[in-house]
Amino acid sequence: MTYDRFPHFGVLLVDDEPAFIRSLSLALERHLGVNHLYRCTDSREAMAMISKEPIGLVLLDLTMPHVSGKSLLESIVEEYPAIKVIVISGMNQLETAMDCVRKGAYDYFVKTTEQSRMLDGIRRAIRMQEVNLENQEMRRRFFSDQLDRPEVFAEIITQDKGMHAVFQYLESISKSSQPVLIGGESGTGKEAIAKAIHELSERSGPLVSINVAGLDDNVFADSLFGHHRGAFTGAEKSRAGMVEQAGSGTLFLDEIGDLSLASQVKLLRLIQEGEYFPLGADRPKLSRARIVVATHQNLEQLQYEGRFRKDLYYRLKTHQVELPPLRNRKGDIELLLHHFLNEAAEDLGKAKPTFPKELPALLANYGFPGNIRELRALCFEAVSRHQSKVLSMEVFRSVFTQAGELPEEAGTESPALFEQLATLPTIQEASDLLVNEAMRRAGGNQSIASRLLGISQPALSKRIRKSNASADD
Ligand SMILES: Nc1ncnc2c1ncn2[C@@H]1O[C@H](COP(=O)(O)OP(=O)(O)OP(=O)(O)O)[C@@H](O)[C@H]1O
Repeated sequence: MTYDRFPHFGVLLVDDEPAFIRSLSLALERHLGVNHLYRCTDSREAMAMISKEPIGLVLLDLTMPHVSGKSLLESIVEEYPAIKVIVISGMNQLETAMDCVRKGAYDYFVKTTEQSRMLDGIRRAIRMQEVNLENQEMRRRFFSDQLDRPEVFAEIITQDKGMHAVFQYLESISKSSQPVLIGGESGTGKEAIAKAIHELSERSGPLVSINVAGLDDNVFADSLFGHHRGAFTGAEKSRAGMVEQAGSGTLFLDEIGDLSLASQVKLLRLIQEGEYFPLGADRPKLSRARIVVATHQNLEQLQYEGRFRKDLYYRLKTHQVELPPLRNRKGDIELLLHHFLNEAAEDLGKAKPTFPKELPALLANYGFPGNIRELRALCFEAVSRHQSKVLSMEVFRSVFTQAGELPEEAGTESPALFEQLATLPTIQEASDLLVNEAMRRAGGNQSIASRLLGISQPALSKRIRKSNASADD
């Protein structure tokens, strides 16, 4: 099965004039990249074709021998309400058009309409239909917990519900031609998700990636769109850009929040029209690549500040996922520890070390600003330094210190801790509060709580006993 067909549902052209079907097919192919076409010149066969083929959109003539367009329209709307129908007729009568729309047609064009207007309408209908089918797919998946293609996500280690929901969503939009925006802090796995999106799409072209941060507009245009010979001084040969290299595959633009405003205009055109101009070209080229972008920045905020185009932002966020930071998926820490220690041991040719059982809980108290990349780096560093069977804790020590000083979500200076309090707690009360909080974070494990507090386990135990005794008095 090939997925290089666009759109992923079929477009059926029904008209008794073969010449009109030929010229419309050509325009659809050339200007919209539509190549998933079915043609029918005998209206008696149209319903049978619809029942056999995966049709999502019908472009329908009205005046035809045998079965009229109006009666076909009625049958399609009744039997296949999910299919969109655009009537393309020779009749330039408002009343006929109104009647078709009342009967359920999505749009109506007169054959003499300017071609670009008709193509814009067809493009709109394709987009709408894509969104409708994706919504249906999402509803279907909502009630199932299963992934259709778990192997695609095999390298993304997680048991987090939020990540699982992201995977399900990505499966439901896998065949869409619309862009995907991946958000999330640095190191949360955005690039790994872009690879999964590409794999899920089953497109035959490659995944071509570029980091657009810091590219000036000329370099951006040249990298993406390529140039013709002689387009600028030094352009001795024509060179294909990344859009062309991606072919029917995926173009992944990382750090999209850093794209200059001038380049944003060019990207918008590429997404909206599916067209681009190589430097020095006087005719646009058609792009078939799906666009996936990622950023650790808040695009909505950038858009308010005038640093990101609103129209581009809205086009990009047609499909959007936000990867949770590691501190919000603490259940993954132990899994990732095992995974990265294995990977590091294999890479460095060492035996996989075991780690103290309290290590995951201790790490769970750290904010991980560098997210999974940071945890991975810590594991590699620890394995490269370790000698004996049990992993050396030396590498993690700085993290524990910070975890103690900067409990998650914090980052506040100590005075802010007390700002809300009209009267300060006594030393004893503050100590009890700290002990309780440390025990809560350590899941009741005194040995972990004592490390969080920077005291020995017997000392903590003594404090707990003392606190309990005074509470009993
Ligand atoms: N869930 C995961 N399981 C295993 N490895 C992961 C996971 N998430 C991320 N990684 C690894 O962590 C590292 C960072 O991931 P990645 O480059 O995808 O992050 P990113 O969000 O794109 O970061 P940046 O915003 O800095 O580009 C990579 O080595 C990646 O393979």
